[in-house]
Amino acid sequence: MLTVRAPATSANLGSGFDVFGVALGTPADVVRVERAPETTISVTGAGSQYIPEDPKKNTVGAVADALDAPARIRIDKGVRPSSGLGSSAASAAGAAVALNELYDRGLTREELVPIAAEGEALVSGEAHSDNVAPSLLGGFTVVADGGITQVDASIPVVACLPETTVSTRDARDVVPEHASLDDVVDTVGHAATLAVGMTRDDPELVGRGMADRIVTPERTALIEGYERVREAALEAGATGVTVSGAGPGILAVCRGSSRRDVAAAMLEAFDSVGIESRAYQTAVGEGARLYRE
Ligand SMILES: Nc1ncnc2c1ncn2[C@@H]1O[C@H](COP(=O)(O)OP(=O)(O)O)[C@@H](O)[C@H]1O
Ligand SMILES: N[C@@H](CCOP(=O)(O)O)C(=O)O
Repeated sequence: MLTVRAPATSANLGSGFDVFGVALGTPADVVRVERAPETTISVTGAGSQYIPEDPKKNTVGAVADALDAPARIRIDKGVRPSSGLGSSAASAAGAAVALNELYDRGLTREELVPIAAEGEALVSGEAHSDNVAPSLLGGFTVVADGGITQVDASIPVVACLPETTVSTRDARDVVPEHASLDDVVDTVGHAATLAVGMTRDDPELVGRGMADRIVTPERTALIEGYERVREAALEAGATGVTVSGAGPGILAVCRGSSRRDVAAAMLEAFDSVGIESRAYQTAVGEGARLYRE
């Protein structure tokens, strides 16, 4: 049996819609695989009651098909689905690494990205790779024109997840089809600032570079309490705040020393609007890790 721990991810980072993503230290999915004549899937853990075990509907089934690698697959969910932390992608990335090894396919992590993205196409309607790339490669990833650039980074963050859900498919429907040149110029400037910040492990630049006035405002409207949580996090010392993935999770970039205060402020702000939430105090971290048992 092979076991893979595949991390949660936070995509977009505001200014990098469908392009930027980071792997997070916690939480993570654990995917176990054994060879079998046909693919079967069982799911336990966070939100497992909402995740189909039918291989035609689960992201790992799409990966097993794409690799022609039938297996008994067990998923222990650490990443809650539809919360904006790349839950469907974590399972897909974990399965891609595990099945590639189990069937000796010899593909590199980069080559596994489009395979894991097949799972994303199944659930969100589009094979966007900005979650599977960091879950497979770790660190900060830039997916552009089918190519991927990766850099290891060490940036402290808090990911705060309200007890509400937003499906990525629904959140993609509110993305505007057009943007003004002014807004595009503004977004490019912020995205470039963020990328430089990642190469320097600089939370000030990364936080500042997350600002985006094209996609994020449309998405925040779907998240009850967003403005209050954002303000609370900034007051507590966050250097930038944005929607994590398609939401409703909210990502705050922090200086290491402020993570605890930022997490407490975000939890309290959600609580003040009657919404329970959970905060992960974590950092940009490594990609999927393979274990043999
Ligand atoms: N292995 C899986 N893990 C999580 N969600 C899955 C999986 N397979 C299928 N899904 C479905 O994908 C949807 C969640 O995906 P999505 O809306 O993109 O949110 P997330 O950001 O959590 O991936 C849910 O409808 C869930 O049932
Ligand atoms: N770029 C995608 C990312 C979706 O991330 P998820 O964690 O919410 O699945 C988008 O913004 O639609």
